[in-house]
Amino acid sequence: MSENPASLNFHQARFCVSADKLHQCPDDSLAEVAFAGRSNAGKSSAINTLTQNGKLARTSKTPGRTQLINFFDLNIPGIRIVDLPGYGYAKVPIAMKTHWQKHLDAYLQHREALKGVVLVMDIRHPMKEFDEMLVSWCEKTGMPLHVLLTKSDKLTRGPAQSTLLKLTAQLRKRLGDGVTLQTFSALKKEGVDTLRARLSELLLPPQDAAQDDQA
Ligand SMILES: Nc1nc2c(ncn2[C@@H]2O[C@H](COP(=O)(O)OP(=O)(O)OP(=O)(O)O)[C@@H](O)[C@H]2O)c(=O)[nH]1
Ligand SMILES: [Mg+2]
Repeated sequence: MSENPASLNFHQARFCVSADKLHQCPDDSLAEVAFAGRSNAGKSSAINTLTQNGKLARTSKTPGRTQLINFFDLNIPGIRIVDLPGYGYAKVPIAMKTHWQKHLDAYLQHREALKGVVLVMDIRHPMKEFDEMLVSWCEKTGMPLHVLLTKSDKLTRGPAQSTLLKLTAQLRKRLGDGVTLQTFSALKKEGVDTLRARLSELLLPPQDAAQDDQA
């Protein structure tokens, strides 16, 4: 089968730049999707699993590992995925928290290339305060939102399946129809294809629209 030149190859992702402030971000041109969520939720691990590159985004058992906005180029120029600093890590000094929040807010509000947000939540502790804020912000602004319930491998005990069903039903109700939701495990590499498909939808222009334009 010949390769479609317009399809995304996540395993070709390369580090682009780390930014501390909005003006340090790369050109605000085509399309990017940002991975957001609380500290230690598993954002960087999800990016590494997605790209099949365990060393691409730095991960850590200690919350607060990612302290800058990290951009990764995909195989199509101008198309990127973005690893955001985790939110809500209690041990970070307040001045630093304020600094991050300010620049995160600026990024979310002003970045033209931002085409969607992946909200990463530890499946065992979903929808804390920051998650609520981000969901509300996406609702208010119409920003497409994909929810990744990660560390699903942690739900292994007997009632895990019913807990999961209850949880996803509750979340579905809160999130509304426009939001997509999936379970994921970086450890077991589960949910990767679903995530890739959703990212492709968000990052690539719709095929039909492209064909219409040519007609
Ligand atoms: N069991 C399991 N552990 C995971 C999974 N995803 C991440 N982890 C672990 O969770 C911890 C935090 O993962 P990170 O990917 O660094 O989390 P992060 O959201 O990027 O954290 P910050 O950069 O601090 O915001 C690490 O010890 C990972 O190995 C998963 O799917 N399953
Ligand atoms: Mg991280």
